[in-house]
Amino acid sequence: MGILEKIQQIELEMSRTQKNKATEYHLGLLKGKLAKLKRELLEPAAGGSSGGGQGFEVSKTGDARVSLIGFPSVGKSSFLSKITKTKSEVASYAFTTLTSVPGVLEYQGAEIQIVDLPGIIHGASDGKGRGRQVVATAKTSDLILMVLDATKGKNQRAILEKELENVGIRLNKPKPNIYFKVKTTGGVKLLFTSPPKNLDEKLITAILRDYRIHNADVLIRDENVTVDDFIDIINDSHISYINCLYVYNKIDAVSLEEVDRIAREPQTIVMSCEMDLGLDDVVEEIWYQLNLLKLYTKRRGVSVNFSDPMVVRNGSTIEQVCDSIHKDFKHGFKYALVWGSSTKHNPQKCGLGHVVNDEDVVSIIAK
Ligand SMILES: Nc1nc2c(ncn2[C@@H]2O[C@H](COP(=O)(O)OP(=O)(O)OP(=O)(O)O)[C@@H](O)[C@H]2O)c(=O)[nH]1
Ligand SMILES: [K+]
Ligand SMILES: [Mg+2]
Repeated sequence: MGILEKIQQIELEMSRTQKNKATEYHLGLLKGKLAKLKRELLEPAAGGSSGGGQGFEVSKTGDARVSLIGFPSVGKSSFLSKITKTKSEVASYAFTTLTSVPGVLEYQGAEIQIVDLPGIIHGASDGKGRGRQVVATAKTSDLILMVLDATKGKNQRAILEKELENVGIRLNKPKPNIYFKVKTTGGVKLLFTSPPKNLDEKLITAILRDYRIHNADVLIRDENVTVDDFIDIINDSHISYINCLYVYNKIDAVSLEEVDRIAREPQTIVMSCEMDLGLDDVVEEIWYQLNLLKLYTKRRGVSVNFSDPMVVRNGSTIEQVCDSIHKDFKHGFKYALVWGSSTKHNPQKCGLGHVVNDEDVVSIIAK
């Protein structure tokens, strides 16, 4: 009998068993068996590279992607089902969600893709469960929402951080301010604006030698960079710097004092999916953390379309606005007319380098 059949059999038996004091123990055992089987199912198949998961990866859609990362049964699927139209199965047993389930959150005119994922456990990054696929998905996101259970111990957060760290995700940390370029001649050249406190030429050269790099320019622009930062820069293509928002669910099940304590932690927000508490705040914070802004576009001779804003990253220039309309759009660009808080007068004639602000109106004039 295959694992899926065994799972089905146990689920059937559970649904046929009446819930009462007398069956509590039996149901408990079944739940345990079920969780074990589901974990086996998540385990990568021996020799196989896909981990037995079909269609795990979901294509990126919308303006940004947010991944839900957490231990089993913390309420990830409950959250997705609350804030999007997508229903992801919710149940009290671990590993209810076996694959990635995308939903769309519409907010401020933006379409934000929220990806519900299987729970991960200690060892996920080593290939435990479907952990590796889960963390790989997290790595492609613009924001990680770490969903934590307010009723569980403090170490859940550290364990998850470690798992993400293991696959090259750096949370709430800007890319180290180091310029690094491999060369073909000239040896290793270390330059800095002021001497780095934790690094010196000897160490840098030794590390680079291990990577068989004998010629490179290293420019350190921040005296506080660490060895880890430097190694991250050498391995740049494998490292992702992603913001993480820590969300504690199930606050209905802990004392007010405890809620108050948790809510004071940095980058942290509290909610209860069951009691519908704090969900609006979480959504607002997601928007804030994604650092997106809305623009309204205007075509010549046509009034502004306020019902369909365009969403771009904060700090975007007119050039990036053109690029997000179409990759060749800027080639026909003559100038832009911009109305809003980014300009001195309205409208202002702007070039490709102009940085837009939230709620600006932009009209692109073609050659
Ligand atoms: N008390 C309480 N229970 C909750 C809350 N949110 C979800 N739950 C319960 O927690 C259990 C797990 O919820 P799920 O949404 O399935 O959790 P999950 O993180 O998606 O779980 P997996 O997919 O198995 O990893 C269910 O029994 C939910 O009813 C909450 O705010 N408070
Ligand atoms: K669950
Ligand atoms: Mg789930």
